[in-house]
Amino acid sequence: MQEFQHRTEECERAVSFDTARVDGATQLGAAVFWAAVTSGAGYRLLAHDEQGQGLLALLGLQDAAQLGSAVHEAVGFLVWGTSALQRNQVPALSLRFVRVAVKAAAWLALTAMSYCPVGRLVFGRPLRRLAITCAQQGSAAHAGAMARFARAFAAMATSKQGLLALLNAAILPMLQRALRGAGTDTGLLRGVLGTVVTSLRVILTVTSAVATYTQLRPAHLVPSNPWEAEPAHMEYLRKTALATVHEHGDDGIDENTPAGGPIGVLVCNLGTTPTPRATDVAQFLKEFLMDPRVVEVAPWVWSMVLNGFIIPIRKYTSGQLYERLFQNAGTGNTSPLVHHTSRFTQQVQQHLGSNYVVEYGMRYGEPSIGSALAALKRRECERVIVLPKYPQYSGTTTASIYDEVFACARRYRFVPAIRIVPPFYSHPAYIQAIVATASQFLAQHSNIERFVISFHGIPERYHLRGDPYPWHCEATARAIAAGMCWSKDQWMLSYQSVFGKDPWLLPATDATVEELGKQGVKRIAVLCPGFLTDCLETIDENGTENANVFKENGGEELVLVPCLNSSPEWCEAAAAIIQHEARGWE
Ligand SMILES: C=CC1=C(C)c2cc3[nH]c(cc4nc(cc5[nH]c(cc1n2)c(C)c5CCC(=O)O)C(CCC(=O)O)=C4C)c(C)c3C=C
Ligand SMILES: [Fe+2]
Repeated sequence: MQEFQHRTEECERAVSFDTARVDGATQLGAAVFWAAVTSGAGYRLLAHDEQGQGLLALLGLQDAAQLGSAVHEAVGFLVWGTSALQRNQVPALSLRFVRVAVKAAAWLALTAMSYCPVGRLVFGRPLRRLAITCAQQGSAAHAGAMARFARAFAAMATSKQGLLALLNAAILPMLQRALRGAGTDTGLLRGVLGTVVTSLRVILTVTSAVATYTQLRPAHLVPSNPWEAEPAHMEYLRKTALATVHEHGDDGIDENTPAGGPIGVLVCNLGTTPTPRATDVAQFLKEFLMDPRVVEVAPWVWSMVLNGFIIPIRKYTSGQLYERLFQNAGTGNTSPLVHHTSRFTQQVQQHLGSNYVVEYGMRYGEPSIGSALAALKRRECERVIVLPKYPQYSGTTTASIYDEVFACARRYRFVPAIRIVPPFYSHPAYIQAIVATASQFLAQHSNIERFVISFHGIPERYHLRGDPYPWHCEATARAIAAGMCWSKDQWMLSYQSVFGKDPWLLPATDATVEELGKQGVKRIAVLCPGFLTDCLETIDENGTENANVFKENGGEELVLVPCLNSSPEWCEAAAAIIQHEARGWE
């Protein structure tokens, strides 16, 4: 009997150790983490700027949905803190008062804001209404802060995590207390149950953190607040809306689409690093490679691999390549990608005339797609045509542009009508522009024996899961070869820029030029019709690296055909493609 009593006491000690340490430590860790990322100034610093690029975005978290967890964890931390203080003999009465008050408020809030529809009614809607009122009446900064706060609350009120938080914060601790208070004759059972309950609390805390971390990805971040006021355009909007009534009498019926400012054209390109500095390269690569459209690996695993291994090395290796590119591209020590995109935009604007406003935005880096859309909104464009600068569709590029455009559109109450130029991989205007510019260029280079048409690659499994990219590339390559009158054995298609360990589309460009060199071919030309603007992957990878591979294997010269860039042929063709898309709007 004594032996049993002894074992029971030991068991109790173990359980209370578990409960105090494990529970306390998880609560503290989680509370510090959540409180840091969601509270006040820390929130603004870490959460997101206009482009959703703060630390939260990098970690893959969304602002509002985490507030529920934050409150729960912060309350848990307070409760844990007060009990820790209590152990250090701080006057018991005041502590008890603090604990009871904090708990009562927290339980009330959590209960009301969890699944319970009454909670949603009581808290969600009035708060949303309050935010709208504030947004209408208060200053812009005040309105923004209030709206963000209310949005967070509204999200919390409808969050599934509320229920789990309630279970973790209220019911399980109650069970723990009840178990601790039970009689000694049930010691063993109590020990087992206590351990189960404690483990459940630890699991709930950890899984809630992991779930919020993995479910929400940076691309799905809601940028800025959706209640932002746009009063500057009100008078203009009223006039244009009523114009049809003035023109057609009181019924206001107009069979044509009413005019809505100039037509906006949003030219979207991939983006690049602003300078070859390692910090800038790292930031660009992080934003690019954390896009779930580009790398399809669970973000929490991928962010560890990317930040732990890839970026620390690649920011220097790619930095050196960018250094060489910026110096050699002949674009005034800046990125050729930005230089040519900007010139292309100006030229297309000139072709389209004053009924259009043309702006460009980068999917990653600056100027962003969000800033370009904002510029079109400021010019009162109620209709916008999006031109992704990718002739061949790929989920990794084209769809990522779609994601970003619509994510940015969420900022506005009055979202313009949006049309998207479909993939134009075999559009006659695009093919003819390539054939014309390539013919002019190749006329200066005689005795070319083979033509390599090189596209950026993608992992093979993306294609096997439905990405049509290689079919589009093949169609483009065939159309160009036909336009250039190349015979079947004169040209070949290949894919470049392999990244990572997965198998990518084949044949690879570097292996192709190596093989051509070994076969005794002396002069080849490389065309990159998938890249509309010259960049690292064309000028450096083909013009320098693959040229060296070719020469090292017996070749004499690799001639790199420049991309369409801002050539007159291409700007005219692009303007025609855009105008075709604007049918019925002009
Ligand atoms: C998984 C990785 C990548 C996929 C998928 C991918 C697809 C893809 N990319 C382009 C166009 C460009 N990519 C550029 C650079 C670049 N691409 C990747 C990785 C993937 N691309 C990396 C890591 C880089 C950075 C450069 C480096 O460190 O090697 C660029 C050039 C940008 C520049 O700064 O000059 C372009 C353009 C397409 C069209 C595409 C899928 C069809
Ligand atoms: Fe790429």
